[in-house]
Amino acid sequence: MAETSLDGGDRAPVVMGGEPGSYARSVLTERHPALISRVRDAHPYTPAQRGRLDLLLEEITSGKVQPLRPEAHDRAVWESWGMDERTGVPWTALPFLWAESYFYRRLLGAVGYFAPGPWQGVDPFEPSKTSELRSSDADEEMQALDTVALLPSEERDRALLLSALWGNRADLGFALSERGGAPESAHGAPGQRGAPGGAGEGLVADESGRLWELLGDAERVCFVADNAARELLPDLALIDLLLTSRRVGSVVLHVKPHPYFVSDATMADVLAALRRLREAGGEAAACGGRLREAMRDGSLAVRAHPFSCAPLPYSAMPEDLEADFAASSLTVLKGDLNYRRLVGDRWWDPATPFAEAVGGFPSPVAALRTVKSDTVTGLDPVVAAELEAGGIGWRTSGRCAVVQVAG
Ligand SMILES: O=P(O)(O)OC[C@@]1(O)O[C@H](CO)[C@@H](O)[C@@H]1O
Repeated sequence: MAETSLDGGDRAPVVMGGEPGSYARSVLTERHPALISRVRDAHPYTPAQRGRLDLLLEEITSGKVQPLRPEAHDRAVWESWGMDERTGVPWTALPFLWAESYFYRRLLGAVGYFAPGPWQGVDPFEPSKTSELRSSDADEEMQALDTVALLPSEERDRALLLSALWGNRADLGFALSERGGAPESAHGAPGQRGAPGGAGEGLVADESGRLWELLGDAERVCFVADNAARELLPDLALIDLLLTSRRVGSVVLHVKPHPYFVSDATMADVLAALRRLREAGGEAAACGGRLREAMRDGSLAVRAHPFSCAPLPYSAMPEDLEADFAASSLTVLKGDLNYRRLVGDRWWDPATPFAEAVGGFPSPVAALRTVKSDTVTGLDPVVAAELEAGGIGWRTSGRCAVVQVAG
């Protein structure tokens, strides 16, 4: 399939990986090589593993995209996701979304994540996730739950929603880029510690009123998580709120079936975050205890669908995942990558209505996202013009965020 940035009809062009000077190109040609170097030192990998990482580095910087090995357990899946049509070309000739996703699959292959043996299932990003989970910032954010619990309910709800939203800045892959800088303590509403709040920053689209309306009588909510550790902790606190005070009947938490995009959360990360909450004492421990019971009684279910690591937009989701979302009163999607997949990772005019860009989703859908890549939709035209007037940096700085709802 010769990939072009134009995709028939009147939909905006797909973000490609090779635009000179583009964010996408910098991710493929700078962030990913830097990540390979970091992963190389993450664990005491063997010379064979380090050799495979070196070969991957050479391939992504100067070679052509190689297919998965014939014996790869998921080769057929990747063929169904377009692998054969996308090998044999430079990595920068691919759609940005496809190239990134395939890169992370190849990175896991290089360290033997899927191969039977001692390294099977060893997360190459675990050291950085664990360090973040054990950070003093995480301590402070969990202690803050004691204060939040004493707020009037409306203030409490908003504080937990914004903490989950800004928790999305704690993204280790993003931290690799000089644009993003190290993940600050970015939780909480603007004006709180670390949350951006300058001109052209902060919440640039806020449909949280509609979100609370939909949550008000939600029987079942699908919550599609993004990053582990300091994003997952406030996500879990928000889920606890939905199950207790907001009386949502059940929550299905979608995580990744394997490590992905450096920080993306897996089941192991959910368990680590629950342990961390329960060890923290105070309201955090009570929250962790309630969530543990919710998992035991089934009101909180955790799922890990293969499509969650697919290089494709949600419009291509398989029927079983579609049915899962369709059975929900609302689907909440966290983070930048989920947003990009929801709107097709296209060069939309930022003033394009969010629902138009989404095109259709099996349930009402809400996106909680800090803006870390070029795809943006649903902004007020005046806001969009003001942001654009300041240059393109706002699209990838992570200092703007949106809460948007379709359906
Ligand atoms: O989904 P997340 O964790 O919020 O962000 C994913 C991300 O870090 O990865 C991509 C670049 O590598 C961008 O889409 C974005 O910056």
